[in-house]
Amino acid sequence: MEQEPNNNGSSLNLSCHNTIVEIDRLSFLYEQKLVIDNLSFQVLERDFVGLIGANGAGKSTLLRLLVGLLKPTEGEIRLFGQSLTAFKQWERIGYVPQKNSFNPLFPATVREVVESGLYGRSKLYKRLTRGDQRKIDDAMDVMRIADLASRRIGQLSGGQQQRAFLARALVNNPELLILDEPTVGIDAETQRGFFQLIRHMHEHHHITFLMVSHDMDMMEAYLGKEPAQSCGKLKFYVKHTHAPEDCGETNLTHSLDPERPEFAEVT
Ligand SMILES: Nc1ncnc2c1ncn2[C@@H]1O[C@H](COP(=O)(O)OP(=O)(O)OP(=O)(O)O)[C@@H](O)[C@H]1O
Repeated sequence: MEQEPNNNGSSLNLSCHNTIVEIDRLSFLYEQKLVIDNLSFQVLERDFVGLIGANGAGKSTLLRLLVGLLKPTEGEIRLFGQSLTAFKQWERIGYVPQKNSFNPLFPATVREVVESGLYGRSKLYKRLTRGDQRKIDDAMDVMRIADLASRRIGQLSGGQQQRAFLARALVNNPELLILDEPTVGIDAETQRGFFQLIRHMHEHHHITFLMVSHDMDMMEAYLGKEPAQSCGKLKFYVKHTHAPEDCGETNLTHSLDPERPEFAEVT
């Protein structure tokens, strides 16, 4: 499939920022069904990429390919400069999949769900250090779920569960957050607060975002009306945080510490 020309240079790294995700001539078939067709795309450090497309366009499939849950039929994916097949630094990436509905009898508490984000893919449960406890507290504070810490995850509302899964994705202080429709099931007011928060995390911290959303209003307001690139029914809206001429800037922080003064602005 022919790709539309890129009008903002996102497939050409003209910036001093590193390429965090590199998708090179990627195709994917589910059995005989072609879902991703010859996609090439790059996400640079500190980009905010909004991925839009009709139901069934392949958005979730693309995210699942990026986090190694599916294998490309053709083409290559590189994360932080490393081929996905060799990539092991999963703590650098926070991923929140689309559906996280829990059986109400599932025994884990909110705190345990957030804590499980620390183990990455090792599945090795380790003794938590004080630093680990602090990371868990910070992630729960940021998502405003500290008061739910000892509740069973399966007994929370959909929106509360979603916030717990976001806290789980944040617990390692990731450089890249991959979110698949993170505000589904969240009420309008909490949604606005959430967008404010991720916008703040994007603008004031080093976090790079790749987010699927059907919320065109939010996407257009933050990322502009024109997609940077299209491939089939997938449309990529991109906001670069800094212009290449600002590359000398070094005063950004990469911390989710909610006690930092800038977090006070996010209500
Ligand atoms: N496990 C699967 N086996 C076979 N086909 C699948 C599987 N998962 C998804 N598909 C198909 O692949 C296509 C892309 O699905 P995907 O979930 O990536 O779409 P999407 O863009 O995320 O859609 P939505 O906006 O509805 O979440 C759809 O036609 C879907 O039916």
